[in-house]
Amino acid sequence: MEDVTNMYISPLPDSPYVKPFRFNYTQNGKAKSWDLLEVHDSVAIVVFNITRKRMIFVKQFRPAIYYNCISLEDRRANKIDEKKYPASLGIALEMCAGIIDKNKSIEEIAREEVLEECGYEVKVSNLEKILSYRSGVGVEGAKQHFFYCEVTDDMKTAQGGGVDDEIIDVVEKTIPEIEEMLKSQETLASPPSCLFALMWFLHHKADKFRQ
Ligand SMILES: O=c1ccn([C@@H]2O[C@H](COP(=O)(O)OP(=O)(O)O[C@H]3O[C@H](CO)[C@@H](O)[C@H](O)[C@H]3O)[C@@H](O)[C@H]2O)c(=O)[nH]1
Repeated sequence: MEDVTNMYISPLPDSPYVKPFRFNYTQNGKAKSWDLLEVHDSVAIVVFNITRKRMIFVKQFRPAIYYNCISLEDRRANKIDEKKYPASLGIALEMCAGIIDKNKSIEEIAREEVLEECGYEVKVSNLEKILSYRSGVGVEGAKQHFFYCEVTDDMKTAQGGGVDDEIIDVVEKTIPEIEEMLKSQETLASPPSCLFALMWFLHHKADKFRQ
């Protein structure tokens, strides 16, 4: 996963993932604008293994995190100095998640992501819809639907790790390990949605799994 080389930055061609544009409007009689990104809505699933009482996370290289670890000056270089900035800086710990880019229900997309990324075969009826919220409100404001799903070892029918050219590690953490993580004084390489999901889990579900 950390074998990431030949990193450089280039102008954005027409992208299936992000569309940058300027949104113009008048507020209280004053003309304004805001520069935005159109992105897909998404699903995120908190997967908890009740056999071993462990939270299931996915770990993957996130270019956006990596890029933001590079100083403004070094970003302008033709090629990124991989000795100064090892790929490990960009490895994120997240909930299972995926973009909604298929004509399927959000539950079905969530079910598929749990299998593809984490290797657990769940039914749509195993998914508990928690709530939906807006992510990246400064530039995108896309919707993310958040689900909770309990799994058992018996439901692990595949290795997980993603599809196509995705490189994803499945990582497990105990409840005390999650609590420790949330006390960290370091900058966590996790999105706020993941941290919210962990707080939600600790508040609403964790007690019945504590020994
Ligand atoms: O510029 C891009 C963008 C995406 N991809 C591909 O598209 C896939 C999208 O993966 P998917 O698992 O569907 O979504 P994630 O990238 O994991 O992102 C989800 O998980 C994040 C939180 O963990 C959220 O912030 C996002 O909104 C949500 O879509 C990636 O794996 C890539 O293969 C690219 O190749 N290039």
